[in-house]
Amino acid sequence: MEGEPVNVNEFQELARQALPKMHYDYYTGGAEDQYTLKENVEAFRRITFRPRMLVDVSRIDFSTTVLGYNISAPIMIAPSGLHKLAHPEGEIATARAAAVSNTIMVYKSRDVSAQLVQRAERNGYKAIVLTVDVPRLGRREADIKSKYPKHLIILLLAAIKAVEVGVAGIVVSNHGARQLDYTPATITVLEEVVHAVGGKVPVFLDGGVRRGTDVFKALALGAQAVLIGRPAIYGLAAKGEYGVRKVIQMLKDELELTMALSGCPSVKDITRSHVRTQHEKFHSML
Ligand SMILES: Cc1cc2nc3c(=O)[nH]c(=O)nc-3n(C[C@H](O)[C@H](O)[C@H](O)COP(=O)(O)O)c2cc1C
Repeated sequence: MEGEPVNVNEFQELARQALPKMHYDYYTGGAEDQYTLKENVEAFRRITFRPRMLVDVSRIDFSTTVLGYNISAPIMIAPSGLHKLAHPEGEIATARAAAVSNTIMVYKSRDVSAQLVQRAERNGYKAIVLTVDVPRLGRREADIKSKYPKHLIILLLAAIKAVEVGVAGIVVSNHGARQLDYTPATITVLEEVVHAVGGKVPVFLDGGVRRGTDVFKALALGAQAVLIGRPAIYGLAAKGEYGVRKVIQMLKDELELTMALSGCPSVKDITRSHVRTQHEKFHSML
Protein backbone atom coordinates (compact mmCIF):
# COMPACT_ATOMS: atom_id res chain seq x y z
CA MET A 1 0.00 0.00 0.00
CA GLU A 2 1.53 3.33 -1.13
CA GLY A 3 0.83 6.78 0.36
CA GLU A 4 -2.10 7.79 2.53
CA PRO A 5 -4.75 5.26 3.47
CA VAL A 6 -8.08 6.08 1.84
CA ASN A 7 -10.49 3.92 3.78
CA VAL A 8 -10.88 2.04 7.07
CA ASN A 9 -9.72 -1.26 5.57
CA GLU A 10 -6.43 0.32 4.52
CA PHE A 11 -6.01 1.67 8.06
CA GLN A 12 -6.60 -1.85 9.33
CA GLU A 13 -3.76 -3.11 7.16
CA LEU A 14 -1.44 -0.35 8.43
CA ALA A 15 -2.41 -1.23 12.02
CA ARG A 16 -1.58 -4.86 11.32
CA GLN A 17 1.88 -3.83 10.16
CA ALA A 18 2.40 -1.45 13.11
CA LEU A 19 1.29 -3.63 16.02
CA PRO A 20 2.82 -6.74 17.59
CA LYS A 21 0.77 -9.68 16.26
CA MET A 22 -0.60 -10.47 19.72
CA HIS A 23 -2.01 -6.96 20.14
CA TYR A 24 -3.39 -6.81 16.61
CA ASP A 25 -5.13 -10.17 17.07
CA TYR A 26 -6.56 -8.98 20.37
CA TYR A 27 -8.15 -5.92 18.77
CA THR A 28 -9.45 -7.49 15.60
CA GLY A 29 -10.63 -10.77 17.04
CA GLY A 30 -14.09 -11.86 18.13
CA ALA A 31 -15.51 -14.66 20.23
CA GLU A 32 -15.11 -18.35 19.28
CA ASP A 33 -15.95 -19.04 15.60
CA GLN A 34 -16.14 -15.28 14.93
CA TYR A 35 -19.50 -15.75 13.19
CA THR A 36 -20.93 -12.56 14.72
CA LEU A 37 -17.70 -10.69 14.02
CA LYS A 38 -18.06 -11.34 10.27
CA GLU A 39 -21.82 -10.85 10.32
CA ASN A 40 -21.56 -7.38 11.90
CA VAL A 41 -19.78 -6.28 8.73
CA GLU A 42 -21.48 -8.56 6.17
CA ALA A 43 -25.02 -7.65 7.25
CA PHE A 44 -24.39 -4.04 6.22
CA ARG A 45 -23.45 -5.28 2.74
CA ARG A 46 -26.82 -6.95 2.29
CA ILE A 47 -28.62 -3.62 2.66
CA THR A 48 -28.93 -1.68 -0.58
CA PHE A 49 -30.00 1.85 -1.45
CA ARG A 50 -33.03 3.42 -3.04
CA PRO A 51 -31.59 6.78 -4.04
CA ARG A 52 -33.74 9.83 -4.87
CA MET A 53 -32.91 11.95 -7.88
CA LEU A 54 -33.64 15.61 -8.62
CA VAL A 55 -33.10 16.78 -5.05
CA ASP A 56 -31.00 19.88 -4.43
CA VAL A 57 -27.90 18.54 -2.70
CA SER A 58 -25.61 21.50 -3.32
CA ARG A 59 -25.20 21.81 0.49
CA ILE A 60 -24.93 18.72 2.66
CA ASP A 61 -25.28 19.14 6.43
CA PHE A 62 -24.58 16.02 8.48
CA SER A 63 -24.25 17.70 11.85
CA THR A 64 -26.63 16.44 14.52
CA THR A 65 -27.53 16.63 18.19
CA VAL A 66 -26.89 13.74 20.57
CA LEU A 67 -28.31 13.99 24.09
CA GLY A 68 -28.10 17.76 23.95
CA TYR A 69 -24.62 17.96 22.40
CA ASN A 70 -24.19 19.36 18.90
CA ILE A 71 -21.71 17.21 17.02
CA SER A 72 -20.30 17.57 13.54
CA ALA A 73 -21.52 14.16 12.30
CA PRO A 74 -23.59 11.25 13.66
CA ILE A 75 -20.42 9.30 14.50
CA MET A 76 -19.02 8.72 18.02
CA ILE A 77 -16.12 6.73 19.46
CA ALA A 78 -17.00 3.51 21.34
CA PRO A 79 -15.28 2.50 24.57
CA SER A 80 -12.63 -0.13 24.00
CA GLY A 81 -10.18 0.42 26.86
CA LEU A 82 -6.54 -0.57 26.46
CA HIS A 83 -5.78 2.22 23.99
CA LYS A 84 -2.23 2.05 25.28
CA LEU A 85 -1.58 -1.22 23.52
CA ALA A 86 -2.26 0.53 20.23
CA HIS A 87 -0.32 3.72 20.86
CA PRO A 88 1.89 5.09 23.65
CA GLU A 89 -0.36 8.16 24.00
CA GLY A 90 -3.46 5.98 23.58
CA GLU A 91 -6.41 7.51 25.33
CA ILE A 92 -5.10 11.07 25.17
CA ALA A 93 -4.45 10.92 21.42
CA THR A 94 -7.94 9.52 20.83
CA ALA A 95 -9.51 12.16 23.07
CA ARG A 96 -7.68 14.97 21.26
CA ALA A 97 -8.80 13.57 17.92
CA ALA A 98 -12.38 13.47 19.23
CA ALA A 99 -12.14 17.09 20.35
CA VAL A 100 -10.71 18.32 17.05
CA SER A 101 -13.32 16.36 15.09
CA ASN A 102 -16.14 17.59 17.35
CA THR A 103 -17.06 14.02 18.12
CA ILE A 104 -18.14 12.34 21.34
CA MET A 105 -16.17 9.69 23.21
CA VAL A 106 -18.39 7.18 24.96
CA TYR A 107 -17.25 5.51 28.19
CA LYS A 108 -18.63 2.62 30.18
CA SER A 109 -19.52 3.51 33.75
CA ARG A 110 -17.19 1.00 35.32
CA ASP A 111 -14.19 2.56 33.57
CA VAL A 112 -14.90 6.15 34.45
CA SER A 113 -14.76 8.54 37.31
CA ALA A 114 -15.89 12.08 37.89
CA GLN A 115 -12.28 13.10 37.19
CA LEU A 116 -12.46 11.64 33.72
CA VAL A 117 -15.56 13.64 32.85
CA GLN A 118 -13.94 16.79 34.27
CA ARG A 119 -10.78 16.06 32.30
CA ALA A 120 -12.87 15.64 29.15
CA GLU A 121 -14.50 19.00 29.65
CA ARG A 122 -11.19 20.70 30.43
CA ASN A 123 -9.66 19.26 27.27
CA GLY A 124 -12.58 20.26 25.12
CA TYR A 125 -13.98 16.87 24.20
CA LYS A 126 -17.32 15.53 25.15
CA ALA A 127 -17.68 12.33 27.13
CA ILE A 128 -20.89 10.35 27.40
CA VAL A 129 -20.99 7.75 30.15
CA LEU A 130 -22.92 4.54 29.62
CA THR A 131 -24.17 2.39 32.45
CA VAL A 132 -24.02 -1.28 31.67
CA ASP A 133 -27.02 -2.80 33.36
CA VAL A 134 -29.36 -5.36 31.91
CA PRO A 135 -32.71 -4.47 33.44
CA ARG A 136 -35.13 -7.11 34.70
CA LEU A 137 -37.87 -8.09 32.30
CA GLY A 138 -40.94 -5.88 32.18
CA ARG A 139 -44.65 -6.59 32.00
CA ARG A 140 -44.83 -6.34 28.22
CA GLU A 141 -42.99 -9.63 27.97
CA ALA A 142 -45.99 -11.64 26.70
CA ASP A 143 -46.74 -9.06 24.02
CA ILE A 144 -43.26 -9.16 22.69
CA LYS A 145 -42.90 -12.92 22.86
CA SER A 146 -45.89 -13.31 20.59
CA LYS A 147 -44.49 -10.91 18.00
CA TYR A 148 -40.76 -11.39 17.65
CA PRO A 149 -38.26 -14.13 16.89
CA LYS A 150 -36.61 -15.65 19.94
CA HIS A 151 -33.23 -14.04 19.54
CA LEU A 152 -34.76 -10.59 19.68
CA ILE A 153 -36.85 -11.08 22.76
CA ILE A 154 -34.20 -10.39 25.38
CA LEU A 155 -32.92 -7.40 23.46
CA LEU A 156 -36.34 -5.84 23.08
CA LEU A 157 -37.40 -6.49 26.65
CA ALA A 158 -34.16 -5.04 27.88
CA ALA A 159 -34.66 -1.97 25.69
CA ILE A 160 -38.22 -1.41 26.88
CA LYS A 161 -37.30 -1.94 30.50
CA ALA A 162 -34.36 0.40 30.13
CA VAL A 163 -36.71 3.11 28.86
CA GLU A 164 -39.07 2.43 31.78
CA VAL A 165 -36.28 2.88 34.31
CA GLY A 166 -35.36 6.18 32.72
CA VAL A 167 -32.21 5.78 30.64
CA ALA A 168 -31.21 8.70 28.40
CA GLY A 169 -30.48 6.51 25.38
CA ILE A 170 -29.83 2.97 24.19
CA VAL A 171 -26.89 1.52 22.31
CA VAL A 172 -27.65 -1.55 20.20
CA SER A 173 -24.35 -3.39 20.56
CA ASN A 174 -22.98 -6.92 20.76
CA HIS A 175 -19.70 -5.65 22.23
CA GLY A 176 -17.98 -5.80 18.87
CA ALA A 177 -18.78 -9.55 18.69
CA ARG A 178 -16.32 -10.24 21.50
CA GLN A 179 -18.70 -11.90 23.93
CA LEU A 180 -21.44 -14.34 22.89
CA ASP A 181 -20.81 -15.66 19.38
CA TYR A 182 -23.87 -16.27 17.15
CA THR A 183 -25.74 -13.26 18.42
CA PRO A 184 -27.23 -11.47 15.40
CA ALA A 185 -25.45 -8.63 13.64
CA THR A 186 -26.47 -5.40 15.33
CA ILE A 187 -27.72 -3.75 12.12
CA THR A 188 -30.20 -6.63 11.60
CA VAL A 189 -31.95 -5.98 14.94
CA LEU A 190 -31.75 -2.20 15.03
CA GLU A 191 -35.10 -1.53 13.46
CA GLU A 192 -37.04 -3.73 15.89
CA VAL A 193 -35.36 -2.08 18.85
CA VAL A 194 -36.17 1.35 17.44
CA HIS A 195 -39.83 0.32 17.12
CA ALA A 196 -39.91 -1.12 20.63
CA VAL A 197 -38.43 2.06 22.08
CA GLY A 198 -41.00 4.09 20.16
CA GLY A 199 -39.04 7.34 19.98
CA LYS A 200 -38.96 7.78 23.77
CA VAL A 201 -35.16 7.90 23.85
CA PRO A 202 -32.53 7.98 21.09
CA VAL A 203 -31.16 4.65 19.87
CA PHE A 204 -27.52 4.30 18.79
CA LEU A 205 -25.73 1.40 17.11
CA ASP A 206 -22.25 -0.03 17.07
CA GLY A 207 -20.63 -3.07 15.46
CA GLY A 208 -19.20 -3.35 11.97
CA VAL A 209 -19.43 0.29 10.91
CA ARG A 210 -16.58 0.65 8.40
CA ARG A 211 -17.97 2.97 5.71
CA GLY A 212 -19.99 6.16 5.39
CA THR A 213 -22.59 4.02 3.63
CA ASP A 214 -22.88 1.98 6.87
CA VAL A 215 -23.55 5.16 8.86
CA PHE A 216 -26.25 6.13 6.35
CA LYS A 217 -27.86 2.67 6.56
CA ALA A 218 -27.95 2.76 10.37
CA LEU A 219 -29.56 6.21 10.30
CA ALA A 220 -32.12 5.06 7.72
CA LEU A 221 -33.07 2.16 10.01
CA GLY A 222 -33.63 4.52 12.92
CA ALA A 223 -30.32 5.08 14.73
CA GLN A 224 -29.61 8.63 15.77
CA ALA A 225 -25.86 8.10 15.52
CA VAL A 226 -23.31 5.26 15.36
CA LEU A 227 -20.23 4.43 17.42
CA ILE A 228 -17.00 3.12 15.98
CA GLY A 229 -14.72 0.79 17.94
CA ARG A 230 -11.99 -0.89 15.92
CA PRO A 231 -11.74 1.77 13.18
CA ALA A 232 -10.59 4.32 15.80
CA ILE A 233 -8.08 1.80 17.17
CA TYR A 234 -6.71 1.14 13.67
CA GLY A 235 -6.29 4.87 13.09
CA LEU A 236 -4.57 5.24 16.46
CA ALA A 237 -2.23 2.29 15.94
CA ALA A 238 -1.27 3.36 12.42
CA LYS A 239 -0.87 7.12 12.86
CA GLY A 240 -1.68 8.19 16.43
CA GLU A 241 -4.00 11.16 16.96
CA TYR A 242 -3.81 12.12 13.30
CA GLY A 243 -4.90 8.59 12.35
CA VAL A 244 -8.03 8.71 14.53
CA ARG A 245 -8.92 12.09 13.08
CA LYS A 246 -8.32 10.81 9.56
CA VAL A 247 -10.58 7.79 10.16
CA ILE A 248 -13.38 10.05 11.42
CA GLN A 249 -12.84 12.43 8.49
CA MET A 250 -12.94 9.60 5.92
CA LEU A 251 -16.22 8.32 7.35
CA LYS A 252 -17.63 11.85 7.27
CA ASP A 253 -16.53 12.32 3.64
CA GLU A 254 -18.07 8.99 2.67
CA LEU A 255 -21.28 9.85 4.50
CA GLU A 256 -21.42 13.22 2.73
CA LEU A 257 -21.06 11.57 -0.66
CA THR A 258 -23.67 8.93 0.20
CA MET A 259 -26.14 11.61 1.30
CA ALA A 260 -25.54 13.65 -1.86
CA LEU A 261 -26.00 10.63 -4.15
CA SER A 262 -29.09 9.48 -2.25
CA GLY A 263 -30.74 12.89 -2.37
CA CYS A 264 -30.51 13.72 1.36
CA PRO A 265 -29.25 17.24 2.13
CA SER A 266 -29.45 16.71 5.93
CA VAL A 267 -29.59 13.78 8.36
CA LYS A 268 -33.30 14.47 8.91
CA ASP A 269 -33.87 13.69 5.21
CA ILE A 270 -32.52 10.13 5.62
CA THR A 271 -35.58 7.91 5.93
CA ARG A 272 -36.47 4.23 6.05
CA SER A 273 -37.45 4.32 2.39
CA HIS A 274 -33.87 5.12 1.34
CA VAL A 275 -32.73 1.56 2.06
CA ARG A 276 -33.82 -1.93 1.20
CA THR A 277 -33.07 -4.80 3.59
CA GLN A 278 -32.63 -8.48 2.86
CA HIS A 279 -35.98 -9.09 4.53
CA GLU A 280 -37.76 -6.80 2.05
CA LYS A 281 -35.99 -8.39 -0.92
CA PHE A 282 -37.13 -11.80 0.27
CA HIS A 283 -40.73 -10.64 0.64
CA SER A 284 -40.78 -9.03 -2.78
CA MET A 285 -39.90 -12.43 -4.27
CA LEU A 286 -42.86 -14.22 -2.70
C1 LIG B 1 -10.27 -4.19 21.90
C2 LIG B 1 -11.69 -3.94 22.30
C3 LIG B 1 -12.03 -3.87 23.64
C4 LIG B 1 -13.35 -3.63 24.02
N1 LIG B 1 -13.63 -3.53 25.35
C5 LIG B 1 -14.91 -3.27 25.71
C6 LIG B 1 -15.23 -3.17 27.10
O1 LIG B 1 -14.37 -3.29 27.98
N2 LIG B 1 -16.51 -2.95 27.43
C7 LIG B 1 -17.48 -2.85 26.46
O2 LIG B 1 -18.64 -2.67 26.81
N3 LIG B 1 -17.20 -2.91 25.16
C8 LIG B 1 -15.95 -3.12 24.76
N4 LIG B 1 -15.67 -3.22 23.43
C9 LIG B 1 -16.74 -3.05 22.43
C10 LIG B 1 -16.84 -1.61 21.89
O3 LIG B 1 -17.35 -0.72 22.87
C11 LIG B 1 -17.81 -1.55 20.71
O4 LIG B 1 -19.06 -2.08 21.10
C12 LIG B 1 -17.32 -2.32 19.47
O5 LIG B 1 -15.91 -2.20 19.33
C13 LIG B 1 -18.02 -1.80 18.22
O6 LIG B 1 -17.76 -2.64 17.14
P1 LIG B 1 -16.63 -2.34 16.02
O7 LIG B 1 -15.30 -2.58 16.68
O8 LIG B 1 -16.96 -3.31 14.96
O9 LIG B 1 -16.80 -0.89 15.59
C14 LIG B 1 -14.35 -3.47 23.03
C15 LIG B 1 -14.00 -3.54 21.68
C16 LIG B 1 -12.71 -3.77 21.30
C17 LIG B 1 -12.37 -3.84 19.83
